[in-house]
Amino acid sequence: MIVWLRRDLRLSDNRAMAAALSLPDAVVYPYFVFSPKLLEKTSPVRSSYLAGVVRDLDGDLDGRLNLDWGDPVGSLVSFALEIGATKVYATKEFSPLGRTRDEAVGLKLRLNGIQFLLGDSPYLISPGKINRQSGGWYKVFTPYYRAALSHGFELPFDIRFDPNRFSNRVLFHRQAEAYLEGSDCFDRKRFPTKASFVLEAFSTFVEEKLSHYSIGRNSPSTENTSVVSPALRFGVVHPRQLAYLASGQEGGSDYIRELFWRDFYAQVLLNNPESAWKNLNEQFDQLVYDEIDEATTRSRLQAWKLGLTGYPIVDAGMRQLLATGWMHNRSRMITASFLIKDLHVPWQVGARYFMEHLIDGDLASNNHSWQWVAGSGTDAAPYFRIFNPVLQSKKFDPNGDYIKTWVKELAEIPSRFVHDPSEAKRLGLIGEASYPSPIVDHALERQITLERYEAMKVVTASNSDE
Ligand SMILES: Cc1cc2nc3c(=O)[nH]c(=O)nc-3n(C[C@H](O)[C@H](O)[C@H](O)COP(=O)(O)OP(=O)(O)OC[C@H]3O[C@@H](n4cnc5c(N)ncnc54)[C@H](O)[C@@H]3O)c2cc1C
Repeated sequence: MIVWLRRDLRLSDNRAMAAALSLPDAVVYPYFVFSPKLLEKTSPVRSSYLAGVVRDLDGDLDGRLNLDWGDPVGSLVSFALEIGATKVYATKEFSPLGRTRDEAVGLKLRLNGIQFLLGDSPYLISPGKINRQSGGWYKVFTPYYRAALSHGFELPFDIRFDPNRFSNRVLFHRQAEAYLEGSDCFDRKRFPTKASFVLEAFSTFVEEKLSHYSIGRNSPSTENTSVVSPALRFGVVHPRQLAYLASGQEGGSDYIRELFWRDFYAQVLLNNPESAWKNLNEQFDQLVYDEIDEATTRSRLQAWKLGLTGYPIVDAGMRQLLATGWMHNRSRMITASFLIKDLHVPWQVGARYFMEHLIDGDLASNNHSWQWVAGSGTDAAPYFRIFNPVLQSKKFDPNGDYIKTWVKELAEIPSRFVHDPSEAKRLGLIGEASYPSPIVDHALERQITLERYEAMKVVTASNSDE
């Protein structure tokens, strides 16, 4: 039989593996297939991270991982037929693409007399399990979270499978081999790909940082978050393992709450797959954005992408993304708000750009976080919340350490000028041309956004009267 690994690239607390190995005299082949079509859509940093994860997983399996290359449906079925497998085990997928693929695989396997057995999920609680008592799914986080807590989640299995329990490798596709040999384009120390290193780093986080997580997590300069999102993205660790290590510790419940945001967005996407790229709240279809092909919008968008907006906190976030493939959560919120509400660009444009650059890019978390900022998604707060980039900067990066790390032009100026360098320019502390002037006036753009929201309400109201 086969264990087909996808977003569960680990040996510990892997329930698909456990199910396959539980059968008496089980001959189990672990299998991973690179899909070139999917790789094309994946950011270079994310696919490089994935290659590192697969390489380390193969190492943990003592070189027993069967590595394939091609369309997963055809490739997996051919492999199953070749080795005479009667069963294929896998962790259940919940993304629209994953579910469609699994339906096709399941059908083809069944046609060949092979069972396809799906179980568990990459989440604390599988999407779809928590529903409102009155029926239907949760569209707002807090009640979802309360229901999830009272439902509870399982403890992780306390075993790491011995690689000797798996059969020797019989397949190593030439292209997969070549792909694994490619060089890394991410920081391996910051984003470890080996499960034991991820868990070790997480234990250090629990020991040293968890107790001040609830406040520290908001500050991009203090590095007070777990930076475990890339590992979660590919299942190098399961969130159960993290929740287990965090629970009972000071700050643990705040941390677990954040893990539930990940679960929450996965269940929103499961229940409304179209919301990956469409407004969850259709009222927002009426909102007017600037014309994306218009020259001014295009050049502003380009400035946002490159971190040249003249708003230091925005630029720091965007440059951190370009340099590392990762961005702090607070900066993700500020940069997203700036694109949508200061530059009047639709959230989908920003979400796509993030997916092209994030090492942890995940459709549910990314696109629903973007919708959260846009106000068109699951946010229970008023949709007209608009982040002021200078105030956010003063509040969450008071000494400007984060800005100075990523915006080198401002590294030497006194911290009091760093949030708004115009005064430093006037005083000649930095040259006029060394750092861009703000590409827009926040106060003005905020007003425009508020007017457009107001108009949207009017249009919707008059439409609903018809
Ligand atoms: C515009 C925008 C886009 C985002 N895109 C992604 C994305 O593509 N992939 C992704 O994993 N997260 C995304 N997030 C959520 C969040 O920014 C990252 O999960 C977090 O910054 C990862 O860093 P960490 O592991 O140090 O987080 P920690 O604070 O240590 O949190 C631990 C884990 O909890 C989960 N988590 C925390 N906050 C959130 C959140 N707001 N939404 C969902 N899960 C959360 C993540 O899995 C995270 O790894 C996005 C947020 C915004 C505002």
